[in-house]
Amino acid sequence: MKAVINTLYEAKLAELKEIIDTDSVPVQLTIVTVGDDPASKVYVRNKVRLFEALELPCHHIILPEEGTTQGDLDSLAAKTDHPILFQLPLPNGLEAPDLPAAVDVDGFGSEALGQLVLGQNPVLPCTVQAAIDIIELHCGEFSFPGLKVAILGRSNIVGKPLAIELINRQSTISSFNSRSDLAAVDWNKFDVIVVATGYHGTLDNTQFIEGQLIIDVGINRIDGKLVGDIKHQDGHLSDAAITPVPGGVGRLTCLNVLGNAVKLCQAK
Ligand SMILES: Nc1nc2c(c(=O)[nH]1)N[C@@H](CN(C=O)c1ccc(C(=O)N[C@@H](CCC(=O)O)C(=O)O)cc1)CN2
Repeated sequence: MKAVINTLYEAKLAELKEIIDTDSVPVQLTIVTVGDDPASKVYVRNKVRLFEALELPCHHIILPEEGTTQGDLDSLAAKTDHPILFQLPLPNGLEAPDLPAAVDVDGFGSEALGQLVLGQNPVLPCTVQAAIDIIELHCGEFSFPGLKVAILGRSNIVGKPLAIELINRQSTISSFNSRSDLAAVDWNKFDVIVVATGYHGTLDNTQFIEGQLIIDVGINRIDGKLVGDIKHQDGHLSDAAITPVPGGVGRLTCLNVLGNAVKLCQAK
């Protein structure tokens, strides 16, 4: 599975470099963080480094948790005419501003989500794009119609938009959440299982079978180690293809921030 991710990453990066080099449109990004969530620091650093590596401007605005108001975030959003994102999670009481689609790199705002529901091909949320690309490369470009996909998790940033995108592609979706009886589910009937609950051990590798694609979206820190939502039982080698954590969906998510910024800057 690592090879699939590497192939995808390298091919996409090369494609983006080509667009950036040949297109005269300047690509830039602003990232806003509030407070000092340790995981967010790592994710934002990865995004900034990617832009720096390509000599593209990436402005990182760091606001203190104490004293930052919703009005501060809203006025930053209102002032920008180029791609911007508000790194999540934000401290309690603050929400990411509802960005216009033209500057919404994450695709989390109501305009971008409305376009997604209408199938108008907007930028997809970066993790959703990563899952779609992995399915496309692993199962084939024309595999989406009729593909049986289980999605665990109903977050606004992964579970819900992924379900909508897959419905647009005529896949057959089953959605599960914390109230679902996961123990009663026959997981073998799915072609693809996407686990995006944020809980390590939601499923484990003994529950999958040969031929299935398992996309682990989780990034959890347990005893200082980075693990996904899927528990890997010692001594059990699953024949299913399971995306690794780290070095899987998270790595592609980061690259898709660049991809979405390029798309938005091109469309200006
Ligand atoms: N505004 C947003 N906030 C958050 C999003 C998002 O898409 N937009 N998603 C997640 C975090 N995320 C994106 O920001 C993200 C997650 C993981 C990575 C990444 O590089 N992961 C590496 C390992 C990193 C590590 O060492 O910890 C990997 O999986 O290999 C980048 C971005 C929540 N917030």
